[in-house]
Amino acid sequence: MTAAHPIDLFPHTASLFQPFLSAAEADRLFRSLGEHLPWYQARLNLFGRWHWSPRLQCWIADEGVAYTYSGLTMAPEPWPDDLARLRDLVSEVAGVRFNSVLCNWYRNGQDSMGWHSDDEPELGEAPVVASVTFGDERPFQFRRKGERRLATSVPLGHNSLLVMPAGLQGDWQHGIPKTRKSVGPRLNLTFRRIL
Ligand SMILES: O=C(O)CCC(=O)C(=O)O
Ligand SMILES: [Fe+2]
Repeated sequence: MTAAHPIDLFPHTASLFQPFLSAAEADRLFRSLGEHLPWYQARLNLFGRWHWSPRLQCWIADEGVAYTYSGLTMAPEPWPDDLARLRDLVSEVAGVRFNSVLCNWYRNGQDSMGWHSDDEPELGEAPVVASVTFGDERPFQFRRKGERRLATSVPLGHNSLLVMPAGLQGDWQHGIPKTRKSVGPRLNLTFRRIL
């Protein structure tokens, strides 16, 4: 693992580690998680209309942990061995015992994630969130809460780990925009601790 590269999101500093794992391990995880995780495309209700979520996802957590996301309470899937090992490593780096992970699969440039903060009540007051990416790079954009202006964009590419410290979610939103560029699949794992 390389030294942390600081990302200034005043008054917070996020840490980017890239490369995070060995190249062989990152390639292996990308292939095996892409193939074996129980991916599905969620239906979301936005202002009274149903839409397909613009990406595939799945949610994995310790037994007994429940999570509400976009108005849906999800039952967790169990941890595959390789993902449990990755969780333990990410937990060690971030200094938090993560008990769940939201997995996102962006099939191409038309898949995206809208502006949001990871601030669901079940994450507690000031959650640490750690995000591992495999596959094609996409810009991870930040803007201050209450502002529309884009502040910073962090390229999150293959074999990267971004640690967002406690408090950051209270001040900042993030998202992954659609792009007309030709981009292949990208897998993102957002580790969280549900209280
Ligand atoms: O794909 C990403 O890098 C972002 C995912 C994300 O923000 C989330 O799952 O909450
Ligand atoms: Fe997020």
